[in-house]
Amino acid sequence: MNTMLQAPALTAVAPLALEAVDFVHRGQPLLSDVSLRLADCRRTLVLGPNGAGKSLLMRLAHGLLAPSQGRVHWEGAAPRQAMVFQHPVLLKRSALDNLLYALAVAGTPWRHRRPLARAALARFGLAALARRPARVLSGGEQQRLALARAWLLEPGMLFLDEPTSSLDPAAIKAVEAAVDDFHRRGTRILMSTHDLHQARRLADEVVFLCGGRLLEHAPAERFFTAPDTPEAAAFLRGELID
Ligand SMILES: Nc1ncnc2c1ncn2[C@@H]1O[C@H](COP(=O)(O)OP(=O)(O)OP(=O)(O)O)[C@@H](O)[C@H]1O
Repeated sequence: MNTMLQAPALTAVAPLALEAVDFVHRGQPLLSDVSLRLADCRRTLVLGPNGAGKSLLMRLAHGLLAPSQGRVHWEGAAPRQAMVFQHPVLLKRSALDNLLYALAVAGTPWRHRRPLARAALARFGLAALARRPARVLSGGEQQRLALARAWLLEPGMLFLDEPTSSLDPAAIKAVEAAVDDFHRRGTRILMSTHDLHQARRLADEVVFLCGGRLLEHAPAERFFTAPDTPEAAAFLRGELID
């Protein structure tokens, strides 16, 4: 029996550490001296005003960008990772074929691919859309397809960069349910959002960035009730900060 069909709990995922990370572009510091350790199977929500560096932090943590200074490393074996973006990057093929392709790239034996892809489509409420071209799916359906693709990879760590910012409430609910499913399966989550209500619903802990600096990394309850910095307090009050 292929274990992926049963969605087993993942084994413990090594901590991910960012140590004194700077990211400079054309002489301009965009992230400065960011140190962060992500451990256990927590849901970490990344918050901060526009341009704070949330997407950059996620891309550096996922390895899509290299730091200008400092280092990003796994304290142990690097797990499988997946990233879900605000606008899903999907192939010009059917929903089913997008998943089959991802499984092929992941090296899944061909005889397992179709049942796994079908099961993932069903899990994310897309069974009836299997043959539809992925790029004509609605925004919410595309995001569910991106999540189904990530689900198939059984990532130890999942990065989600503002995955719900252009979705309606029903689609947001589906994405949040999927995040819960990943979490229950043992996937560590790092997710950025602009939606404070969403952060309150999902976060075990919060990373707060402002002006390219990491100002807080705190348990969610403490961050939302008694933030340490005036910037975070102002952000939570809905004030405009740079
Ligand atoms: N590839 C890049 N090249 C140059 N500058 C970049 C690049 N990516 C991001 N920036 C700049 O870095 C800063 C942080 O960008 P980032 O996208 O990480 O912010 P953010 O917190 O995710 O913002 P938002 O909430 O608006 O999505 C911004 O000033 C942005 O213009």
